Amino acid sequence: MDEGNIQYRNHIVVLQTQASSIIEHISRFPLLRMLRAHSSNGLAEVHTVQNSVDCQNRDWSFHKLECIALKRWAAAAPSAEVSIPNDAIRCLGRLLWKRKKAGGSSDWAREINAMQSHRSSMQPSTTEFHTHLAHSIVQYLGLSSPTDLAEFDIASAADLVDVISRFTTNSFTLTSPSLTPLGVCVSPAVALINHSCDPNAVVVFPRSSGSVAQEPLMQVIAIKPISADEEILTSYIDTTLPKSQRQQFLLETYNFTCKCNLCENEGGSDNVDPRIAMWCPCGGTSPLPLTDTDIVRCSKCKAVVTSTDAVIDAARVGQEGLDKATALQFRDPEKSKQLTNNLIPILLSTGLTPSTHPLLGLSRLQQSLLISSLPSLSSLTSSQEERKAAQDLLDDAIRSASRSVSGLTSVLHEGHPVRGIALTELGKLLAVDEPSPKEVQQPGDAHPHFFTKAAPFPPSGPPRLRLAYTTLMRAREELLIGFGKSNDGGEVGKDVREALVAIEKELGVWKQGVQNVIQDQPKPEKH
Ligand SMILES: C[S@@+](CC[C@H](N)C(=O)[O-])C[C@H]1O[C@@H](n2cnc3c(N)ncnc32)[C@H](O)[C@@H]1O
Repeated sequence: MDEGNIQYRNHIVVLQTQASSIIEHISRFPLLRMLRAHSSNGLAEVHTVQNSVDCQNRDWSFHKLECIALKRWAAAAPSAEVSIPNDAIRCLGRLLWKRKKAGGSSDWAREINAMQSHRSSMQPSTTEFHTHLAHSIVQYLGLSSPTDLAEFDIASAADLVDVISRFTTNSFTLTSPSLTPLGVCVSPAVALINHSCDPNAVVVFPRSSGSVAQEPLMQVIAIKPISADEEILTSYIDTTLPKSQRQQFLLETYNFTCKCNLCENEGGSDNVDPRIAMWCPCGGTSPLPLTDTDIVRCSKCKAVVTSTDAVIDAARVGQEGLDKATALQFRDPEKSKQLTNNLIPILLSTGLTPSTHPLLGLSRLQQSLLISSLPSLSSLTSSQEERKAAQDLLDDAIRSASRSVSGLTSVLHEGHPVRGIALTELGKLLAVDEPSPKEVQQPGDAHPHFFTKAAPFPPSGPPRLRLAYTTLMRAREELLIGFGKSNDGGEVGKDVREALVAIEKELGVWKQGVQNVIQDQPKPEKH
């Protein structure tokens, strides 16, 4: 199977329909953007709508139960911040109502019960989390005693823990076609796939909402060639993280120690993992010296890294800052942005490469916060100062996006959907009309290594648009792999194709304009 081809297509079947393959799903924006599901021609699909009465009607048997449970939860909530239950509680609620309706011996229940549970071998931290989830679900369903669970065909606390463990071990993040998390879903068929930190396939939802035919479907897509006898492997976690964090997360949530190639070969003698790398003055890289006792050397010149304490401090401060900035990103975006703005220069000056954690995480967060704070061009007045400030913000966002692209391309395989989306964001930022184009350019500090190092970054005028074009061309190639060739690279792939056509036209107009100017120049006199 070639990369970019669909290995397995799971039609998302919903609560009310056939039991052969199942998706339970829940939206993260319960009051504004409700995710519903419906069936068409035996295939069921999920789509995003706003306040759709039709949708509410189709989902009514579960919606009415959910509506009562949400109100009950909100009434008992100690503060407004926790007045909506999290995705896991809401999805578990739907799973249990479905279990009650379908019956414990139905095909639907058999498929769910066949999913792996880790009830008897959980980590202590997981047991604590599951106990908390069990209490929450009992409260959400409005049950007064554990015996009330019998109506859901759950005979004991152990049965409930099984349901919860199956859910946490086998659920997927439901995303938009541009990878924005929307909620959580369960598919027993796709959940059969095991994990690798260097996967050969990905789970994506390449289509967007809109017409029924264009609704999102969960798809498993090969991002590398896979031979007939090779196991299909996806990643359950963020593989840009270093091994220690990946292993901790996999153990706590999925109860296993990963022995994939990436985990087994990390830190081989001449093999610097780009997730934990720092520059050597010779241009080579060395691993981060993450403990006092480590002696680390540059893989190229073999020089010993001496700035151990400074690096350990910077990595620690960077991690704490990333955790804090992530927690604040929606509640206080300005403060979150300020944190990323303060920390990134510290980590860069310590010598961390753009792919190194936590610099890569901070760059990605900073990029999304900068993009959210960009003013729309139409809202700008003709004030020079205002336009200059908007230009600076846009250029900062481009530098941040290019640092993210540079980091992501070092750690993720070509065609990984996250790479395709990151290149798209960078290309689109470069294609935005400049509010105040620069006449004289200053050398930039953070150009990605695949652009010419000596050139100012970001460029202005036609070179900027040409760079937008080449970046979007590259994005499209990667989107065709990560979101599937037969999907035309998904919604984002189609969008990029249209953007490329528009830029081609604009560049053509520019070229024609320059030719006209040249033709209008007085010809040099012949002697
Ligand atoms: C989504 S399920 C995958 C399907 C599961 N292996 C089965 O047979 O039902 C996730 C669970 O599979 C196991 N698993 C997945 N990938 C693994 C790996 N690379 N090494 C060891 N166990 C793995 C773990 O127990 C994990 O909690």
